[in-house]
Amino acid sequence: MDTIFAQASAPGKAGVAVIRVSGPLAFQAVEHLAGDIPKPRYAALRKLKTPGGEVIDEALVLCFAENASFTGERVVEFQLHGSIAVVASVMGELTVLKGFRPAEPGEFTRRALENGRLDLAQVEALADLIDAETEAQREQAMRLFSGALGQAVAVWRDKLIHALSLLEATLDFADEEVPVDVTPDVLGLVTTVKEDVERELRGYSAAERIRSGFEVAIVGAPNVGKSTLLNRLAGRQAAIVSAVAGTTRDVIEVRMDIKGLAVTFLDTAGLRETDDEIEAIGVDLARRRAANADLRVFLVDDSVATGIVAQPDDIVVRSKIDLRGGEGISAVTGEGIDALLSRLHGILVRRSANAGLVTRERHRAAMIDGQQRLGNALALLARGPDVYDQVAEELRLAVRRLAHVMGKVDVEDILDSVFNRFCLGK
Ligand SMILES: Nc1nc2c(c(=O)[nH]1)N(C=O)[C@@H](CNc1ccc(C(=O)N[C@@H](CCC(=O)O)C(=O)O)cc1)CN2
Ligand SMILES: Nc1nc2c(ncn2[C@@H]2O[C@H](COP(=O)(O)OP(=O)(O)OP(=O)(O)O)[C@@H](O)[C@H]2O)c(=O)[nH]1
Ligand SMILES: [Mg+2]
Repeated sequence: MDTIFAQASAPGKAGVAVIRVSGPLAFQAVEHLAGDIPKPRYAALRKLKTPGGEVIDEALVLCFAENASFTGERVVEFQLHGSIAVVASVMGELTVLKGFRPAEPGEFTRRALENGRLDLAQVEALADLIDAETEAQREQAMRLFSGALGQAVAVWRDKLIHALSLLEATLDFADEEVPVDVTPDVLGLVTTVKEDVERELRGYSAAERIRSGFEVAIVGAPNVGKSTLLNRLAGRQAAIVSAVAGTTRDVIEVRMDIKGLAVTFLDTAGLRETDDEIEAIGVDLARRRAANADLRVFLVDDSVATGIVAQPDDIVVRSKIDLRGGEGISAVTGEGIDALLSRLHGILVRRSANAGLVTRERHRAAMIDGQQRLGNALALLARGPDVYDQVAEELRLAVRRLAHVMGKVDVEDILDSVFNRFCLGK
């Protein structure tokens, strides 16, 4: 196993830069550069020197013992002055050490996974946490990082293994008198798990929206002020505004944090019938993107937009109220914009409400598979003890598919606990 190293902090100039080293030889790095190995988990101030005795930097050094670190290996951190030259010099010293090499992207976390310190869902959650830009994304990632999905899967697994053990007992007694009918207990266990899995699956689309952001399309007739509204929301000139109808042709996207939710606003071409070939392409694109968005804000003045149907929750709002008075917004004065955002936020929060633990297509695919196996098991169970062996097989497959969510594919491990749990002395 190589000892790996990388800059853990963002590249470039900074207050402090962190270089992390992990692997069996990690402590050699600190001995080589700092002259001794400070006590693990205590920050120590050290002068880091080249083999020739030249001082590279005065740094804080932090050592972690094997089995008591993020990766599970020996880890050393050098907390340096955040200078490009200092970082380059320390990296250079590490590169020449035998048994050391630069880490691949994600390799520290990969070692944490391989050493059983994180499961696959936690690794994904960690990636989401690092990508999180809004409060809802951070909360969702932290919930998963705490291992909540793994715990849920473990509970399901235990129940299914319990159901399996009941079936196995009956199968093992096949030639003798079966003491009790296990069908009601098995039915209860499998039904509970199936319902739990289904509930988690229902939260997928909300969780995925929180993770990738909601899309909100601004639509309406030409010249109603869509681009002006987008620029107002973005706080910058993201789109061209002009008094000429038909200015916007491409879809302009602006990503924003709306009170903790990630939202991408789409400014679109004004909807109308047109002979202008390029504008027509823009109108077509606008219709398609608007139809696929999570929500549409219809801006209306006196003109009527053609060709797009409002869906439930869509917002219709009057524009240019500085000219026309009444309810609505003015993208020029800013009136009504906060109210519009609050309304939008309320709708998206409601749609986020049932977000659960299933945040990725990978989880979803494994769980749908597992849930189908459970459905098969229930259908077979209704046919009685003659097909208990087939019920058991479906349950085993369900357990295996659910375990995939955590990145565990070891079937032996599952079968072992099936057989250990229910010892019949046979
Ligand atoms: N400087 C620094 N800050 C950091 C990290 C890091 O690696 N270095 N982290 C990472 O990227 C996160 C913290 N995560 C960590 C997770 C586990 C252990 C660790 O040593 N675990 C041991 C001991 C646990 C204990 O004493 O309570 C263990 O789990 O056995 C350290 C950091 C965020 N901040
Ligand atoms: N007084 C006033 N003028 C506005 C307002 N919003 C937009 N306008 C003006 O209306 C004209 C059209 O604005 P745009 O934002 O380009 O309209 P659009 O809906 O994007 O138009 P297309 O891209 O052609 O579909 C410009 O002259 C804007 O300055 C508003 O709230 N008040
Ligand atoms: Mg426009």
